[in-house]
Amino acid sequence: MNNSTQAVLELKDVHVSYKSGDEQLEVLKGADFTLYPGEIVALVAPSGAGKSTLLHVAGLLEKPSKGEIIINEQNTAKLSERERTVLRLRSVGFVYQFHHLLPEFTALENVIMPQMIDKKSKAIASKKAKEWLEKFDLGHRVNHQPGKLSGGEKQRVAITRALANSPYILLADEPTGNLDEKTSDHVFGLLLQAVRQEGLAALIVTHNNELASRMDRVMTLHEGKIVPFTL
Ligand SMILES: Nc1ncnc2c1ncn2[C@@H]1O[C@H](COP(=O)(O)OP(=O)(O)OP(=O)(O)O)[C@@H](O)[C@H]1O
Repeated sequence: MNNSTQAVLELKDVHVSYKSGDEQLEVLKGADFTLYPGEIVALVAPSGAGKSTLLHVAGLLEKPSKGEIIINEQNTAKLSERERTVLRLRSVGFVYQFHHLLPEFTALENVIMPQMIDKKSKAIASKKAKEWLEKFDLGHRVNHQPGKLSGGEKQRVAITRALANSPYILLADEPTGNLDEKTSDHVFGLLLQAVRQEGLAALIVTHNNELASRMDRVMTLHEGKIVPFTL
């Protein structure tokens, strides 16, 4: 990548602090980071270092106390809450360690939910969702509710939901952290393959060095800043 390539995500001098009793807990202290199209970056850091906080501010779920978040060259600092929500919905796909699927809806309904919120056509969303579910070997589970799916299947549905709304950026917080080693390996492989095929940019938190080594770059958080990490 060179400087003339347009970044999909830029964090500039990002600070986040939380009130902890009488004290201010400074989690991010001037974090800078640039993510380019097609790049898959691993984020590894000890518990409490601020990985989830970083994903939340990068994905516009939380506002930094200082600094800028730029998505596709759009500075998000001055956007209204409504504009932030729309930009998040259209630009960012989230995957969490726990699937967060809605139990009363089928796999297909869960996957099309973000597109329904974004007021897209249900017919087009359903067609796309089915294609994604098939890519993740879930063609036979389309009409199943989460309670009838295995852990690996539920997480594959959650990944499909994040990808089906055609985001530019995937933000994943230990996306296979809840699965056994073999299932994690399989699901992670599918995730990486899909991200690469779509040419998405991804920032993926993991505690697993082997998974981190499959990504393009590995970063860590050190004293509230994002720095390169050697495995
Ligand atoms: N909403 C909040 N209010 C107060 N403190 C918070 C809040 N969110 C996070 N923290 C604190 O900020 C620090 C960073 O939390 P964060 O969840 O970002 O860490 P992490 O690196 O993702 O940890 P883990 O690997 O355990 O998930 C922790 O000390 C946490 O207790």
